[in-house]
Amino acid sequence: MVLTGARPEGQRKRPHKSRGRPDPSNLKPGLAARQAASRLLSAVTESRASLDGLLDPAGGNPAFTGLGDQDRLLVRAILLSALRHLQVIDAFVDRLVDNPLPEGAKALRQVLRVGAAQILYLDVPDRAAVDLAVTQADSDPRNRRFAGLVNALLRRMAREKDVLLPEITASTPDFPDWFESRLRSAYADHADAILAILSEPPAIDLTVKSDADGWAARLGGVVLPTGSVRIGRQEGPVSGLEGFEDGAWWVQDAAASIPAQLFSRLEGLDIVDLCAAPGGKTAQLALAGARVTACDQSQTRLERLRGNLARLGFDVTTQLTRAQDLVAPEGFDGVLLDAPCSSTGTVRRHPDIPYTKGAEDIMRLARVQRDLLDHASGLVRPGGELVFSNCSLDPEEGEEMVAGFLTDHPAWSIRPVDAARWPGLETAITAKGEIRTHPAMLGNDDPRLAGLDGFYAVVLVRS
Ligand SMILES: C[S@@+](CC[C@H](N)C(=O)[O-])C[C@H]1O[C@@H](n2cnc3c(N)ncnc32)[C@H](O)[C@@H]1O
Repeated sequence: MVLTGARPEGQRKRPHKSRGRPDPSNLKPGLAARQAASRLLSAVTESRASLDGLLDPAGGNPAFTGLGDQDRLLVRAILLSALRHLQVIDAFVDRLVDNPLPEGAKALRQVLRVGAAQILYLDVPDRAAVDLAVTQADSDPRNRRFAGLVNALLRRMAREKDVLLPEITASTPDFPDWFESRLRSAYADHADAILAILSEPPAIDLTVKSDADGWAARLGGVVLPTGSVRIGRQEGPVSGLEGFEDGAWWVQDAAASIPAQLFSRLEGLDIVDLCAAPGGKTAQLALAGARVTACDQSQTRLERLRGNLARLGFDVTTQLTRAQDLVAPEGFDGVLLDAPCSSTGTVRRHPDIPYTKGAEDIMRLARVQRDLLDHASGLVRPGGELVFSNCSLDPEEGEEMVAGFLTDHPAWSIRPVDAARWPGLETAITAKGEIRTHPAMLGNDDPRLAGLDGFYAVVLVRS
């Protein structure tokens, strides 16, 4: 089939008076959101910009932050769907063209990805999705000559999706090569199950100050082995849920709640949280009665931590510093190093990661973590504990990096995690007594309630 489509019925070419950024309020409804989605998708897939940064209400991309609330929700939904299914979307587009899309036609690719995400995965009438995609192509000088192709291709996609989508999904890898091959080599037996669940939107887990059973009943959730309350997906923002304003709970993946729970004692002790923002683990440490010093190298993220801790009513000391620059001659009873990492354990929440990170980042970050761990070990008082954790699935940033630390620091050893403390999570405890969670754990027939972020955590002590 040769795709040279006409314009959709009734659609007339729009005049182009200005090449500056259009005022979103003058655009056809939904067009500004689609344009923003294409621009942000291009920033993620071509410039490796992090989606979190682009969507940040304070410092995010103006194409997004300048939109109204409804459009922002739409852009977020388009981007999450497009990134969760990017390989399938691209394969579907490529199936429908006789000749590959022109190499330089990157802007066209993004328009098609956004249209395909709406047609294949979102609850948008096909016709509206096609019409908007054509209008979008027509409004961009780079894409105007492809408006007919956009029309014909997306119409055909809408017509044939019921037959072709299952077939293309079955024959297309879910993720880029580097990501999938590292995952398969580390998790041979579980890799298929992990890859299958990574394309599913995640559940929402809450860490509650007290009365997990009561909060589970009030919010229609379940209590997990970590003590977290899992409430499944929500339509609106969680800030609208009971208990948010009162600071009764905070959002934290169940796996992320494990590291702070690994200290054998916290009440009345001096604990430093070295990479603390936005403060989920700091809050746990404070809740357990520790005197917490929360450090982070980012001023804006530390501000966010202060806001979060204020809502929760916790009083902690904060310090803007790089962890490796922290000097504390007295030391601390406990040190938590929740280190910066590739975050590959959080792909359900952050589907941009396979496109913004690469194998080279894993190696670079493993070196950063090792430097941080070397410094952190010097901050622990005799008899104290050092908990190291991160949300990477890659052993090079976890098990292997810590093994290297122990080889170079023979006075240090692993204090094995007590399996009896974690009923239901026994399979997450390694032979050496570390914690290794992955997204196929905590299975549930309902994928909306299944899974766990990938996390690595270990307790280190000096003999
Ligand atoms: C994985 S997040 C921490 C999440 C946090 N522990 C929590 O539970 O909410 C990593 C944090 O480390 C901070 N960070 C990265 N490198 C750092 C460094 N060298 N020193 C201090 N903070 C650092 C980042 O700004 C980021 O806020």
